[in-house]
Amino acid sequence: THSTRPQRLLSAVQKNATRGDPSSVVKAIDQFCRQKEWAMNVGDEKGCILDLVVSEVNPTFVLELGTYCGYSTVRIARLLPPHAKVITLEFNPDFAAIAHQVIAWAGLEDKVHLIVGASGDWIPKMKEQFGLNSFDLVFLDHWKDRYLPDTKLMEECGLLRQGSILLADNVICPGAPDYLDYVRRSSQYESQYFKSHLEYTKVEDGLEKSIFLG
Ligand SMILES: Cc1cc(-c2n[nH]c(CCNC(=O)c3cc(-c4ccc(F)cc4)cc(O)c3O)n2)ccn1
Ligand SMILES: [Mg+2]
Repeated sequence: THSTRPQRLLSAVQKNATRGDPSSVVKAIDQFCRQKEWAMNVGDEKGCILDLVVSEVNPTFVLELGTYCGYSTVRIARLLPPHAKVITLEFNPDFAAIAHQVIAWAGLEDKVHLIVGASGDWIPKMKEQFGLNSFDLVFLDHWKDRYLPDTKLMEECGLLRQGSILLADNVICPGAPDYLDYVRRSSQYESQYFKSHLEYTKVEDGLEKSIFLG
């Protein structure tokens, strides 16, 4: 029976990381992806930029679109204050099953709510499901052609408040050109590009940070 790459990534975490130590989980995944198999985690280089933004925003409510194996979920949740929460959406149930175990190994299950489903279906249900008004930080890391429609959907659902931060991965590779154009042109956003590289490679990529001005 053949294992999947997410399963092999989880095994590497269980072998090399210390239970309850989120930084050792992050390190184990980056080591696996650099030395063994590439995987679509935000990675260590862009991950440091993510850490900076999370620390600066110090969010109470975070929405992550695109969990994959939970690498960025762990990166974000490890920096949050005690009662803060990350709600993370994963479309693929097999990825979600792995992410759940990675997040548990890091000891962060109390800060994370993992949902299996599509962003377009779940964004309209966020307020009623979680009793929240708005997100302080949204990390867009899901299907690249959903960045723009989902941003408009979050605006329509009143999930963004003055000062909410959108941080988008992969705006160059694979790319989200319509999203970039929108947040850079719109008078409702103040945007900034953080040049970096596609995880574990020398290919250019970057993160776009956009402040919703309301
Ligand atoms: C609709 C909806 C969708 C989701 C959802 N859940 N999980 C995801 C994962 C999406 N991520 C990517 O596809 C991705 C790809 C690359 C990549 C791949 C191949 C290359 F050659 C180069 C780069 C690199 C990355 O950094 C990525 O993030 N989406 C969740 C909810 N609702
Ligand atoms: Mg990504």
